[in-house]
Amino acid sequence: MSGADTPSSDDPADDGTCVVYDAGELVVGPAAGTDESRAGDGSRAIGDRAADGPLEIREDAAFAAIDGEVVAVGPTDEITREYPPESAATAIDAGGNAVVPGFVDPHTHAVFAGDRSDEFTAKLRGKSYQEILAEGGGILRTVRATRAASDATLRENLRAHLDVMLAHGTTTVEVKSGYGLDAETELRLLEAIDRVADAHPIDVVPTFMGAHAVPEGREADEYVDRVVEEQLPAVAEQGIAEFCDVFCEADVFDVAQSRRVLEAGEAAGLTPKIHAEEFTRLGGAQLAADLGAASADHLLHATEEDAAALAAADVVPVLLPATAFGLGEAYADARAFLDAGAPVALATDFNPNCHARTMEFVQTLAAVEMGLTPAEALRGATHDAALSIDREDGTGTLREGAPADAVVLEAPSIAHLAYRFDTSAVDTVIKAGVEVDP
Ligand SMILES: N=CN[C@@H](CCC(=O)O)C(=O)O
Ligand SMILES: [Zn+2]
Repeated sequence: MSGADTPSSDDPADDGTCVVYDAGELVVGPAAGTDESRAGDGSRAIGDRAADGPLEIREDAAFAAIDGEVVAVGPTDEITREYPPESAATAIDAGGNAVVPGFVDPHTHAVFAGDRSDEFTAKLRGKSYQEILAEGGGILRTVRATRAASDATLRENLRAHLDVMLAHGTTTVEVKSGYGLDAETELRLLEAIDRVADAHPIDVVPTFMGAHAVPEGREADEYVDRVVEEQLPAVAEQGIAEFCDVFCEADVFDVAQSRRVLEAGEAAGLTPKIHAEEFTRLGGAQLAADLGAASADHLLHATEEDAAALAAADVVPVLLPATAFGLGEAYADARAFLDAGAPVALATDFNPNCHARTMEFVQTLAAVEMGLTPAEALRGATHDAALSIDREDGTGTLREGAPADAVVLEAPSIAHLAYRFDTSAVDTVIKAGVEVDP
C-alpha cells in the first residue's frame, strides 16, 4: 500500500514539490531508441516503434516534481536525498509497488444524455449496430435524448464519467461532441466540455464531431454542407475544439464527404482525426494518411497496406478493443500496426454503445484479445495515446520535463494492470504533482 502525507496549503512544506519513492517498478516512458523525435522540418517522426522493448522500467526508483513538472527520476536513495519527503508538499511512499504514468484516453464520446442498455440486450440477441442505427436508434436516439437534456444535466453527466475515469488512473482524456448534429447543440456540447474541464483535475482535449451521423430526414451531402458552412465556422469562432473528427463508414459519410469535412476543419484550424474501417473497409485510413491526420481510429478492417500508409504518414492508429468486445466483432490487428513501424494507441471509446470508462479494462483486452504484452498495452495507454492527441510535451511518460501525472498501483508489477481484471489495481492518482481524491 502506498502512504501519502500531504500537508495543508498553509503548511511551510507546501512548496509545490512532489516526491514519489520506493517504487518497485517505475515506468519512465518508451525505451531509449524507440521514442519519437522531431524531424528537422518540425513534423513528427515516430521512428521504428517495434525495434526495442516498449518501455523503460526502473527498479527501486523514485521521481520528484516541482510545480507539476517532473524534475528528477532515479534511484530512491538519490532522489530522496535531494528531495527529502518530509519537506515535500506531496510525499508518497509506493512501498515497493509499481508507479506508472497517468493514463491517456484519446477517444471518448463522454458527453451525452440517455440510456441505451436495451440496445445492448437487442445486440446480444443478434441485432446489428447498423440495423439499430437504420431504425433511428443508436447514435440518433442519443441525439434525441441529448438535445432534450439541459446544459446542467449534460455537464453533470460528463463530470460523473470523468470522476470514474480519474479514479481509475486516467489523467488526460479526449472528449468528442457529436450527439447534437446541429450547430446549436454541437456548441452546447463543446461548451459543456469546456465548463467541466475548467473545474476538473483531468486534462480534457475537445474534439468537434458534427459529422458523427446523418440526422433523421437529411441526406448526407446536404448535411455535410451544414457541418461545413454552419457548424465549423461557429466552432472555430468560439475556439472550443482542437480536433475535427468524422465517422467515415458505409451508410454514414463516404470518403469524399469525410475529406470535405476534415479539410474544412483544417482550414478552420482543427486537426483531423477519423473513425475509419470500423465495420467496412471504406478508405478512411488512406484518407487519414493523405491528410496527415493526428490519428485514425477503430481500424478493425484495416489491411497491412493501410497500416503501412499510416506508419509512413505518421498517423497514429488508435485501437478500441472495448468496442469490439461489446459488439462481438473481431479485434483490430494490433501486431500489424506495430510490425509496420507505427505506434499503437489504445482508448476506451466510451459512448452509449460501449460503456467502458477505464483504461485498465482496455489494457486487459489489449493483452488477452489483441496479443499485446502488458508493457505494450501500457505504452499504448500512455505515451502512444498522448501522441495521437498531439501531446508531445512528455504526457504519458515520467521523464524529466513531463507533466507529473502518475498512478501508484496497489501491485508490485505493471503486469497487474492487464492481469487483474475484476477490480482496479490503482491505489493513488497524482495529477500535476498533487494527489487527487476523485
Ligand atoms: N462509430 C461511431 N461512433 C461511436 C459510437 C457512437 C454511438 O454508438 O453512440 C464509436 O466510435 O464507437
Ligand atoms: Zn468513436
